[in-house]
Amino acid sequence: MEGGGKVLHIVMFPWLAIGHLRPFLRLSICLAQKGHRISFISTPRNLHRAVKVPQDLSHLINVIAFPLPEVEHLPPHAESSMDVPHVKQQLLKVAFDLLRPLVSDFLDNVRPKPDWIVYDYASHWLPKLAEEMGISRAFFSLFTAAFMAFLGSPSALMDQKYSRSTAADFTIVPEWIPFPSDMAFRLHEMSKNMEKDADGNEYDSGTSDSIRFGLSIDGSEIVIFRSCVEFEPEWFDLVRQLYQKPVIPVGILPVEDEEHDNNEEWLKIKQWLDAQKDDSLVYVALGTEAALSQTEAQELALGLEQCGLPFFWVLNRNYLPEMLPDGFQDRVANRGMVYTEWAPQIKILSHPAVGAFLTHCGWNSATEALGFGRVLILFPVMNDQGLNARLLQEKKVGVEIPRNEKDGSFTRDSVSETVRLVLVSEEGRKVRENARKMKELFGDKSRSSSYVDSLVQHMVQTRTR
Ligand SMILES: C[C@@H]1O[C@H](OP(=O)(O)OP(=O)(O)OC[C@H]2O[C@@H](n3ccc(=O)[nH]c3=O)[C@H](O)[C@@H]2O)[C@H](O)[C@H](O)[C@H]1O
Repeated sequence: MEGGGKVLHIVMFPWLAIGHLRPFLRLSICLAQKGHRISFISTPRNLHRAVKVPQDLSHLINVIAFPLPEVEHLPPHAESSMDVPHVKQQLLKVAFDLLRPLVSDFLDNVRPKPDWIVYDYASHWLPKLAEEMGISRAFFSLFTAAFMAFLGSPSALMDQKYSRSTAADFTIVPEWIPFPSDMAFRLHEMSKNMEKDADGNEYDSGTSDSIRFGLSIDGSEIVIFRSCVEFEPEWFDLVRQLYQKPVIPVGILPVEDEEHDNNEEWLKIKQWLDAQKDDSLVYVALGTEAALSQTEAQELALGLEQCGLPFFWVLNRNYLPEMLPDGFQDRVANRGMVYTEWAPQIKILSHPAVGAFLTHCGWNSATEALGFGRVLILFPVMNDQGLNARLLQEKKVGVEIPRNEKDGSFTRDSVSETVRLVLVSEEGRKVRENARKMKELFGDKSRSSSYVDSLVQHMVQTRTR
């Protein structure tokens, strides 16, 4: 038992996105493996599709299902960002806030009494609630220290003086970054985050994201980061100054990917991958929230065709057959696979045929790829992805596909040239070598375990003071 024998009861309360549920589950598994008890709260469908508790830990990890209240304009049964178009994801936050009485009641009555609650950026109301009940609070940032440093201190996030209201505001490197940096969004990356629907509706989440981030950080006793200090030391130094409280990295939390272990889907994919040469293939996937327009999907397809290299493309978010150019799949049949179901991503990234990963730069995907030393072709779409791309390019483990600053448009030529540069060209050798080296950092399970040990030590010390 790490932490000197005390068994902690830790409540985990992630935001309603698959890209959040997964790292919260990975941290829960790591903590349970060290003997601590977990109560994992989410909605029924999210628990069913994204929270698989390992059999040998089911006595320590208890899942709590709270149905999501109905909210006007939110499609029925929507429970995660992958269930709704980007513009309606703000409505999920309105529904999420309505979970407050259920969460409060649970924290008040569950036994043994929780020692800690680990929460996400969207539940800005939680830290105050937990403090009143004498429960310790940890904000779990699934984002990089670079992204969180860009957002700024809690006071900057909550102070009108610093508020960023237009997309252009987000293209400026903040004054509190003390060293030379290009850490800022491109205009098109922010326009995606602020898009309106066909009728020009911009749905309101009730409370802005900057207030949610500000209150969540401010109300915490510690901030946990799903990142490695060794990867972004300058950004960890900066967030420590900005937050003036303990900032504890837990690394990337690599756990065995049990999904698809032997099911026939994976075996079919594996058979196709086995037929490719080692390091010859570009794996293309854009996470669970980013959706391409038909024009974008066609241009990306023609770029993959033009580059002449083998590829495995996961196109499962809002996929429609007409998103692909006429005759495309016949023309690339001998070297290209378009996969439209939920893909066993970690298994695919672990396969020796994969040489590079064309990614939207979602932090789970980026770190999973670096855990296998895969070089990155950076293709950010929304959320924090633009800043993840800046960081990954600055650390020379990937190269960004050139896009029009304003509207984000790109060409099949820019896709083809960047894929070839990163995967096969002499010029791309250094970036391939850098990415390969990251395997020691992002894929090192013992390093991750020692990160979690220091988190546990801190959590136990706080509760036994
Ligand atoms: C923190 C935040 O989570 C969000 O997640 P999103 O789903 O977009 O992408 P990932 O973070 O890669 O997360 C996606 C996760 O789903 C897995 N997966 C996805 C599709 C599939 O077919 N099969 C899979 O196994 C993948 O392996 C990864 O673990 C936002 O983007 C944000 O930018 C990111 O930083």
